[in-house]
Amino acid sequence: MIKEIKDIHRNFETKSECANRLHHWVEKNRRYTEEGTCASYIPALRHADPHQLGVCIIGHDGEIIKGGEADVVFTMQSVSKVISFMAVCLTHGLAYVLKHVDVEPTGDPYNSIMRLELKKPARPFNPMINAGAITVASLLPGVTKEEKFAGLLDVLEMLLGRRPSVDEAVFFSERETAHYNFALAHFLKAEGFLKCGVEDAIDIYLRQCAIEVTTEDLARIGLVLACDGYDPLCSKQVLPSELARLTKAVMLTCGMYNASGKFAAFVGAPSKSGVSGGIMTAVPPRRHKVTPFHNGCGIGIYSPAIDEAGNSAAGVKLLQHISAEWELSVF
Ligand SMILES: NC(=O)CC[C@H](N)C(=O)O
Repeated sequence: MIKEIKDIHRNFETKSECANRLHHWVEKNRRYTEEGTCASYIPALRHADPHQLGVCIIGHDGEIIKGGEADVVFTMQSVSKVISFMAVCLTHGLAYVLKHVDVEPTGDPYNSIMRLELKKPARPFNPMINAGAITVASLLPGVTKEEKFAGLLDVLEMLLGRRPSVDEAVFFSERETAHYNFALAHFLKAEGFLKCGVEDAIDIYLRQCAIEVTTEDLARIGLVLACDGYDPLCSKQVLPSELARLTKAVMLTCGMYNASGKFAAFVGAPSKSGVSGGIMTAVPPRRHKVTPFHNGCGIGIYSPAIDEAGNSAAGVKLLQHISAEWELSVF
């Protein structure tokens, strides 16, 4: 009986009720910001406000709700790996890309070099870890680093309807301290996986990490992926559906690094995080459920205090909460 009443209630949850609930959940989960710290190895990220937590959800019909500090501008960091992966697949086709990077989870930290040496050939395990993303950056269309970066921005522009800017301060600040990334790039170059010079590959990769977005931008991209490459907001298929589906599989298995298993178990939606505290989530439609956003939605999260795996501490908790309440898990 109680369940039935709950179900009826859900069916009639209005947009403002959803927004109120979201606001409440943000405030409830804000305490988890205490369980993380802002990434300090990129000096410019150290100055973020660790107590911030913002979320934006965009549904299939374009309904949009926000909670907390949803309009803060932050850098994409590793969320950009999803875009560069799709850009190289669009350019070269999947078969060629798979020769350079696999789609297998590692269970290792995102910047680990270990497996490149353990397995021959040293093909990076997936495009969501740094080794894979640096390789992917080198595969972007064009010859010069400027052309390659423009190739990535083209895809982002197609998804967002605008060409995003780069936070030059974050880019230069990370470049100063990018020793692990340079080490990875040199190793990959020696093994024949980089399709451009080491300096250029790092330049492109770090520049893509410094692209500026808001939670709304991440929610928009998440929504397109949720709809298998169809953008319901402009009624257009912007990505091939096979590519969108494959990308979601890679996000689900590798997108939260060595916390991807737990994330799949407790949130259950394809997502990609970045060390600036962003998370982009694609929630596919539910066939037999009438819950808010049962037609699918994109979710963008921002909360800069990150946990040991490099994922937004409160962001993961908030997603877990939303997923449980509105049954967003794909499983
Ligand atoms: N997990 C991340 O967001 C890592 C991105 C960061 N720019 C790095 O390469 O270290």
